[in-house]
Amino acid sequence: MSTAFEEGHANRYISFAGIMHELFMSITTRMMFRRGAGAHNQDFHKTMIEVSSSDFFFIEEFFPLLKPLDLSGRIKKLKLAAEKYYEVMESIIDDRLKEKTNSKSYNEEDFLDVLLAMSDFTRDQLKYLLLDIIIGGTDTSSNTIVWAMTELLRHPNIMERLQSELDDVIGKERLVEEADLQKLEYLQAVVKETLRLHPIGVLAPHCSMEATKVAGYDIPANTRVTLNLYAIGRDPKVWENPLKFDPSRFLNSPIDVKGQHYEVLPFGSGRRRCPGMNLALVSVSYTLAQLVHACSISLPEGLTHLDVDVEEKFGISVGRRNPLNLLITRRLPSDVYRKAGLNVIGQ
Ligand code: HEM
Repeated sequence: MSTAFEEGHANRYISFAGIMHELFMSITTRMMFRRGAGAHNQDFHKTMIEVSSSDFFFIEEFFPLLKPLDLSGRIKKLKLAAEKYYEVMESIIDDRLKEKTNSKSYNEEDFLDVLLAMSDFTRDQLKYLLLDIIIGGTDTSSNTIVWAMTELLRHPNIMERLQSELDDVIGKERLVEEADLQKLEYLQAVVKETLRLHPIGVLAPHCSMEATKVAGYDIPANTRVTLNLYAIGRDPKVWENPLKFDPSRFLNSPIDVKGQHYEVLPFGSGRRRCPGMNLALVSVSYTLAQLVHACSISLPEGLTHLDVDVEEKFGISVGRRNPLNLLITRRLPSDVYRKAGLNVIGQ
């Protein structure tokens, strides 16, 4: 928030997707390695952007004979990014092992400590597991916030209703706290509606372990079965006016996004459902609440809500195709931020 305010104070627009990506990369790597990616941060960040922005679907996946030809050159690109990731990760693991032999101790364990204590993981397994969580936890959450903000900017009446809820429940004398989230019904509805209309993992590929029947179709064992989560949330047989962003459809509705209601499955369902779902729901709702409550957010001069587009860029997760540059300034009295330990410049 401090960075955004600094830029806003200087009347500079920030790339909203960029700042959200950095925030969630930092949250995820702090959970994994305690101090973010530490000294490796620059390299790490660049490498992760390369890995996570790589294309997800390769024609070669469906025609394996084409693999050695790598017609698009994308396999080579992905392999290079993966090699760089493994190199950076090797040095992070080495540093941690050195710290351990030097008996440097910290009060709190991070995910890497826990994994290293489970001696049955190989180095490669450690690297794959950490990669899975960094990719799973970063762009998914940051892109969800970017889509929520996109829809709020496109619908000033919805933004206003959310802001009023936040002002009524929190007031203007303090920032939102995690404990407030359960009282913010409309905020929860905005997050659910964002996940319905913009599920970040569009397709969830699975494999049948045994022969089964689904909706009258025979599915042999070992068949690739891909769920189209995007189409499920926009099904006109289930959702009235499915393309309309309307959070109120989730108010007083028993339908939730946690995998029990097949009308909307942004995190998948069952045993392979997203393991980060609860963390994601809290961190996305909390970040969005802070942004809408504590920040004044404006589009570049001359643009109105009608100019905000929803063009998508498909990758491992689906983000905006076009940049969303915003001017972010303080919305609350400056001592509110100071009390919360935020560095704010200007009055
Ligand atoms: C709004 C944010 C998020 C969304 C929409 C999302 C969505 C999904 C989806 C659709 C899947 C595939 C489920 C399936 O195959 O049926 C998945 C898997 C996964 N997610 Fe998330 N996710 C989010 C945040 C997170 C976070 C914060 C983490 C971890 C910190 C995470 C870690 C993972 C992992 C490790 C998998 C793979 C699980 C497996 O292969 O069994 N995700 N996520």
